[in-house]
Amino acid sequence: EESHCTSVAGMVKLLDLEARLIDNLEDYAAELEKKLETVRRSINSLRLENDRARGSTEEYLSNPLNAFSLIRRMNRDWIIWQLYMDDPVGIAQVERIQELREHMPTHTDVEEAVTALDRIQSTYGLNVSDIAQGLLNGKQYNVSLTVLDTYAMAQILFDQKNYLAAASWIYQSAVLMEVYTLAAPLQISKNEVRMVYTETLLKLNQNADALKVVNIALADNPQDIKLLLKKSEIETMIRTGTNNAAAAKGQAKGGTTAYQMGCRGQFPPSADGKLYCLYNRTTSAFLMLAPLKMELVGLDPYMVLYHDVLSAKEIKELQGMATPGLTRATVFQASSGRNEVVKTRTSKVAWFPDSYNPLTVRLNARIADMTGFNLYGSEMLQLMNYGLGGHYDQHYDFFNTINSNLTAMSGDRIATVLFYLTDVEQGGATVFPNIRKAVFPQRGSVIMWYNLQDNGQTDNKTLHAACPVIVGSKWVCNKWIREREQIFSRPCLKKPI
Ligand SMILES: O=C(O)CCC(=O)C(=O)O
Ligand SMILES: [Fe+2]
Repeated sequence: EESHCTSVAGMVKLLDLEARLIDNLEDYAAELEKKLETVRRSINSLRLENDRARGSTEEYLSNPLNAFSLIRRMNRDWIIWQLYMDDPVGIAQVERIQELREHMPTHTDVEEAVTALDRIQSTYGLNVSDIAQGLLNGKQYNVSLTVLDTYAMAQILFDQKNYLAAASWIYQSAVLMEVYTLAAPLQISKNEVRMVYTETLLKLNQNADALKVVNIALADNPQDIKLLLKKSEIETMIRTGTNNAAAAKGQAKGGTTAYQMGCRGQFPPSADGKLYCLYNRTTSAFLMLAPLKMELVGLDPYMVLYHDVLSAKEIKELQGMATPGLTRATVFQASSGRNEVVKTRTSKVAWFPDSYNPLTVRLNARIADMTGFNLYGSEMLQLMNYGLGGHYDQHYDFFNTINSNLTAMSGDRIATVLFYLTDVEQGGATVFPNIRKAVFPQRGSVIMWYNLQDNGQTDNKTLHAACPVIVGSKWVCNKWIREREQIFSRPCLKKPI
C-alpha cells in the first residue's frame, strides 16, 4: 500500500505520472486527428466526384469508365469505409492508461485525502466555502477547488457517516455546479448533487430543508419518478414527525478541545514565569567550546528548545538520505504487540542506524551533547515527512508495557529529541495539551523533553500531538532515548518498588 497522501515528498512522483498521462492523452488526440484528417480529405474528393456526376447524370453514366468506377466503388470502397470507421482509434493509448493505473492513487487514497482535508477543516475550525476558495486559516492562496473536488468530499464524508461535514461540502458543490463547465466525460448532473444533498439533510433530520431541495430539483425535472417518490416520502416523514433513527448520533459539536486550541496557537503565554533563554555550555564538555542557544520551555516535564542546531547543508543531506526510503509510519499497538499502520499517525518515515554515515554519527554526538544522555541502546534516528493534513494524534512516546520485548533490553523511552528540519507555513505545531504548551516548527531547532519522571514512572503530562499540517512540507527527525543506559549519567533514576 503506497498511501500517497501521507507524505509531501512521496507525492512528487504523482506529478510526473500526471505529466505522462497528459502526454498520452495528447498522443490519443493526435491519433484521432490523423483519422479525422483522412476522413475529411476523402469526403472532399468523394463529394467533388458525386456533385460532378449529378450535374449531368445521363452523360456521366454513359461513359463506361464512370459507370465501371461507380459500380466498383459502391461495392467495395464503402465496405472498406465501414471497416475503417469501425476500427477503434487510440487503442495503444487506452492500454497505456491501463498500464499506468497500478501507480495511480486508489479509492483508498482518495478516502485518506478526504479524511485529511476534513481534519484540517475541523482542527482549525475552518469554513468549507473558504477552503474551496483557497482561503486557508486566514491566508489566501491562488488555488481553488472544483465542483468535482467538493462533490467527492461530500460523497465520501457521507459514506463515512460524517453527515455534518458532508452537508457543508454538498452545499458548496451545489453552489459551484452553477459556475463550472466540466469536460463532457467528467460531467455530473445537478440532479445527482441535489439527491445527495437531500439524503445528507435527511441524515441530519433537517426534513423541511430536504423537502426544499427536492422541490428545487423537481422544478427542473417534474417527471422524475425518483424525485416524486422522495418528495412524498419526506412529506410523510414531516407529517408524522418521523426522524431518521440512525442519523445524527455523535453529530453534536463539542467545544474547542485543548488540543485544538494548541494547534490554533490559542494557548495563553506560559504561566511558569521562570522560563528563560541561555547559552548551554555545561551539558557536555564539547558545549564549552560550542555552546547552544537554549530556551527553557517548561520544568514539569522538563522541556527545552535549542535553536540553530542543524545547518542548511545538513538538513538537505538528511532529506536526500530519507526521501527514497520513506514508508508509512506505524505505531506500536499494545493489543497486537506489533507496530501497525494507524489512522492516527499519517506521515512517512525512514530509519537510520547511528553509524549510517558521518552525518548520523555527528548528529548523535550532538544529541548526546545537548541532553547529557548516553545513547547506547537508544533507537535509530527517525526521519519523518508529513503529507496532506499530516498529523500524529495525541499520544505518549513511552510504551509503559511490562512484558514487552520492546522495553526488555533498553528500558522505556526516557526522553524524546525532536529536530525540526523545516518551517511549516501553516499548522503542524507540536502541542502538549495537558500542560498547555505548543511549539511551532522552526527550521534547525530541536525540542527535547523527558517522558519519564525522576523515579522512572511514566509522566502523563507529556501527552502530545503533531497538529495537522495546513500548508507546508513538515520534516522532522527524532530520537527516542532509552532509559536503561542512563544509570551512570543520571544515577538518581530508580524504578519504584
Ligand atoms: O512531529 C511532531 O511534531 C511530533 C512527532 C511525535 O510526537 C512523534 O513522532 O512521536
Ligand atoms: Fe511523540
